[in-house]
Amino acid sequence: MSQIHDEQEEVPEGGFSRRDFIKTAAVVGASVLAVQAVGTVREANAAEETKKAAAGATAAATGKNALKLDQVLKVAREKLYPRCRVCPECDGVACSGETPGFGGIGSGMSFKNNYTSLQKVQLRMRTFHDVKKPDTKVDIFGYTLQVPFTSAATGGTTYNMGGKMGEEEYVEAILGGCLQAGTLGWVADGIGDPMDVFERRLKVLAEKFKGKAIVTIKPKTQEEIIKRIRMIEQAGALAYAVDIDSAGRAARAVPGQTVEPKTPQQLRELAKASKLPFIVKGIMTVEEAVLAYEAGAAGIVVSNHGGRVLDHTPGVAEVLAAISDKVKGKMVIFADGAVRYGADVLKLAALGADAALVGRPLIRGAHGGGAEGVALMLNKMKNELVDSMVLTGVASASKVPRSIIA
Ligand SMILES: Cc1cc2nc3c(=O)[nH]c(=O)nc-3n(C[C@H](O)[C@H](O)[C@H](O)COP(=O)(O)O)c2cc1C
Repeated sequence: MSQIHDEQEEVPEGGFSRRDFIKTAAVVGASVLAVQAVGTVREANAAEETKKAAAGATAAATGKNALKLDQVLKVAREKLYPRCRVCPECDGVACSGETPGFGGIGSGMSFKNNYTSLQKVQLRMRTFHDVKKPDTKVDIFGYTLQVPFTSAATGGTTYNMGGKMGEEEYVEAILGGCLQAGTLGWVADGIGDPMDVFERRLKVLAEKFKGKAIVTIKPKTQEEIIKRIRMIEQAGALAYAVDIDSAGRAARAVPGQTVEPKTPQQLRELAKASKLPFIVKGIMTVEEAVLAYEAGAAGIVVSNHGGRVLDHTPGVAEVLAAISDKVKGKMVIFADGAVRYGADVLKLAALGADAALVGRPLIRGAHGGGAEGVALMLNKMKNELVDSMVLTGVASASKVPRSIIA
């Protein structure tokens, strides 16, 4: 028997790997839905479904009808396919390599590593204590969040999400849903977004939400970043961030859309550029967390950008504890990457995060039910978090001991 033949015999039954199976199943499932929704009837139905989903989401958020989550996900699937297949588990398998889109870059390993690394963190169940009503509140930059998680910064409604929502409508859904759920949203800055898209997002933030959000800026030239920091101040935002991990396209940046890695001196300049807290998003090593702190950052996001920028990075849950051990208490530590359940938030908190960011699930919430859909997702996670805190004996989300990890 040849070597090749031996290897072929290793392939699971039917010649399909698990990944192939899931990808195909997700495509077939979504295609059936897409076919069902063809034509003008589809548009009318989708609008009607969104309305129903939003109404359902409101009911669910108030505890009246928890089943409406299905409705929101159904509408999200119709609107987001093929960019997102709304898989039962959002683990980066079916969409691997789909950037732009929802996937992780290249092999998709960095996204999948976020998911699997969080799965590997296991919780020690403890029930002999008096924690019945845990406190989920945390204070971030003097602002009290009712839950230790916020939205992540996500943008590109056309090239990433398929164009069923406009950028302003999307920002309104994300920020509105976050505020309904007692937390904050982040405003994104896409790599190819012209200035007017950035301006329009800030207009929504200023006029509809009195600036209550954190705004990200791509790692453009210093001059371009500082110009945007002034606009963010004008909008009354709470903090500004640079997603430094978007610097990968430095070598092939097109004029006007330059992104670049930053030296510690340049980071210092950005931190000093405003009185608002400065956050560096995209830290994956202890050394860079320390450098960000020394440069004057008020916070970091431990993140690999949802696995979308560099193939084969570790998962966030693998690197977070070491980073937190070095800088906890000196600056705010956010962390993101495959946070899907309340228990995931608790795990990241035990590893040292002050708050988690939630990306892909809220894009689905926004498309499936607007602000109410986003709030529905967040409230579901809150309920799961509360249950997890009770079952691990954690009284406060601001003091989650590492010892709850098995
Ligand atoms: C469709 C999409 C668009 C994104 N756009 C941005 C962006 O413009 N700026 C940014 O800093 N991060 C962006 N991110 C990364 C998120 O902020 C976050 O790091 C990541 O989504 C977290 O992982 P999760 O989606 O698995 O929860 C984007 C992620 C996705 C999925």
